[in-house]
Amino acid sequence: MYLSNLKVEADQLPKKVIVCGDPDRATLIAKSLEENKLLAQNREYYTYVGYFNNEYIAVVSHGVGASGAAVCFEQLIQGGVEEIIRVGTAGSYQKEVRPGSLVISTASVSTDGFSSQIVPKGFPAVADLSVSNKLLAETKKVSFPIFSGITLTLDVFYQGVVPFPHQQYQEAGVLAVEMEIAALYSIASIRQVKAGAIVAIDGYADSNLAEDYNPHTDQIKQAIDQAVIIALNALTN
Ligand SMILES: O=P(O)(O)O[C@H]1O[C@H](CO)[C@@H](O)[C@H]1O
Ligand SMILES: O=c1cc[nH]c(=O)[nH]1
Repeated sequence: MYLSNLKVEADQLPKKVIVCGDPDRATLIAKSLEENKLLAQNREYYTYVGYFNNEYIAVVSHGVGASGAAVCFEQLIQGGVEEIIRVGTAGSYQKEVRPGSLVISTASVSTDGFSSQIVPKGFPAVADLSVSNKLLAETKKVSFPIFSGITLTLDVFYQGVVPFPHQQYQEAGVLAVEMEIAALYSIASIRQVKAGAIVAIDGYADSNLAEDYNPHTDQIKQAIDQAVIIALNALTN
């Protein structure tokens, strides 16, 4: 089967995949794989394969936003992928979840338009328990500020004339906001595959805590590197 959005033949895909928004991050993650190679690229979707812990896996970029990312997730699943871990970045809603720390998303609030068009209102976007547990187990092996809990998936990065819903989700205890996890979890649930996510916090998203957005610092890079190690080991152990 030819996966035309990814430009990949399904039989070249492994069962387990790391996904991330940024194609450059996919390139970086792929450098940790033995015998890594770029299988294909189309639009924002870069597909690398290689071995980690002697297991054949893929690293695929999905771009920014739930709808575009969903095309990638659906194609991976059509290609036989059974487990997906997203390694992303997110903005913090909680003071103690500082820039440079990590969040394992056990569930995500689906405010994105995409999720509302594939599952009924109220359908929960939850991570697979076994994947979250594997991610949590890996965090025990490192000394790094790591939190786990609910994230929020939003379509908007820069506010329009409608105010951001940040404050109510902050009060509700949501840890961080990003743009694709709810789509991943909803698709994984209805297609019956496993999914989880770990995100590096690249700043405060809440307007009361907001700083200048700059995800390109050494501190954020270190957090992403740590998230990558945790995710690769969780996927292959
Ligand atoms: O760093 P990635 O994985 O792209 O994730 C986050 O960063 C992008 C916004 O800058 C959105 O895709 C958001 O979900
Ligand atoms: O969606 C995102 C991703 C990173 N940081 C944010 O504030 N929002």
